[in-house]
Amino acid sequence: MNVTTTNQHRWENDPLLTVEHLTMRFGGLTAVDDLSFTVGRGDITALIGPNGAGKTTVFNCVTGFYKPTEGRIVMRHGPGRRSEAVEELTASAGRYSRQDDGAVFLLERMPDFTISRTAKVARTFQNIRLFGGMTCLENLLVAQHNSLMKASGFSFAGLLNLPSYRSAAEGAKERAIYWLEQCRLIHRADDPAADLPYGDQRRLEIARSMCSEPHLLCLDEPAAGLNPRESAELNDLLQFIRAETGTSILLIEHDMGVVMKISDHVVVLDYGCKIADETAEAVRNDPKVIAAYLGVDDESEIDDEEIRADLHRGETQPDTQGDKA
Ligand SMILES: Nc1ncnc2c1ncn2[C@@H]1O[C@H](COP(=O)(O)OP(=O)(O)OP(=O)(O)O)[C@@H](O)[C@H]1O
Repeated sequence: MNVTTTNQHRWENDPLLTVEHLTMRFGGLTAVDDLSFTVGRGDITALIGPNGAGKTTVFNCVTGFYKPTEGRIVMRHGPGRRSEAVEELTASAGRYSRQDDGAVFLLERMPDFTISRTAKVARTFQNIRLFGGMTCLENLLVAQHNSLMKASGFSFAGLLNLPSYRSAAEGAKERAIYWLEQCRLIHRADDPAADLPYGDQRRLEIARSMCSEPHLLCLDEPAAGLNPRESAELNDLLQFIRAETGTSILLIEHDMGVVMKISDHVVVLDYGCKIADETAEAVRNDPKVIAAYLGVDDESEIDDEEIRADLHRGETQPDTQGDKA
C-alpha cells in the first residue's frame, strides 16, 4: 500500500486525514509542536514515539477531546485531496461541506460526537472502556444507538412502528453479529463484557468501533497487555479490517512487532515534534528514531542492539493462521 507515485508517497496523493501545523499547549507545556502528517486512504498508519512524546494528545485533537491551540485537521470522504473544497470551507465559518462524490470536514471545529457520527472517526482508548455489566452483544448494539434513534425519527411512536426503525434495528443486530464473528467473540455474545479475558475485551472494543462503520479507526495502544499470540491475532484482525472494509487505521503502539509488521506508514514523535515520517522499512533503520527511543542526543553514539532488534521485530515474526482474524 505504500508505493510511491510521481516521487510522492501514496498517502500524499490520496489523503483521508491531514494534520496540518498542529500545536497543543497545556499552560507552559507544548505537548505537540507544529506537527503535520497525513493518513492515506486505506493505509495502516502508526504514530510512535517514547513515553510523553505527545501521541495521545494528537489522538485527542483528532477525535475532538481537545481543541488544538493551533492547526487544521482535515478529514475527507471520497477520493483525492479536495483542495478547493478544503480551502473554501476553511474560509467560511462552516464545519463540513458535502460534494457530489464525498465531503470534507474540519475536525478542529467539530464537537467530538459529530466527529464520530458525521466524519466517521472511531477510536479506542488506552484503558478499556466497555460497559462491563452489559453483554458483548449489548455493547455492540449500544454503540449503534445514534443511528437507531435517527431511524426512529427521535420519537417513541417511531421506536414502535416505523418500518425504517425495524429495518435499522435488524441492520444493527446483523452488524453486531458480523463483528463478533470476525473478532472471534461470537461464542461470548451473551456473556457480560467484564467476564472476558483482557485480550478478548480489547477485540470487543475494536468490534464495537467497527459497528459505527468508520472511515478512520484510531486505536490507542491496542496491543498493550497482550501476549505474543494475542498480538499476532491483532495483526491479523487489523489487516482483515483494512482489506475487507477499506477502513483506514491510525494506531499508537509501543509493540514494534505490531507496528513494523502491519504499518504502511510510520510517523515518529519525540517531545511533541515529528522526527520521522516514512515507510516502516525506512523508519526502523533511522538513527534519529533509535536515538529518540534511547533518549540520547548524539545519534553517532548509537549502537544499541536491543533497540535495533525491537524495531526489527515485525520482520521476524512468523505469520499466524491465514489472513483473517
Ligand atoms: N490534559 C493535560 N494537561 C496537562 N498536560 C498534559 C495533558 N495531557 C497530556 N499532557 C502532557 O503532554 C505531554 C504528552 O503527553 P501524551 O499523553 O500525549 O504523550 P504520549 O506520547 O501519548 O505518552 P505515552 O506513550 O506515555 O502514552 C506529556 O508531558 C503529558 O504530561
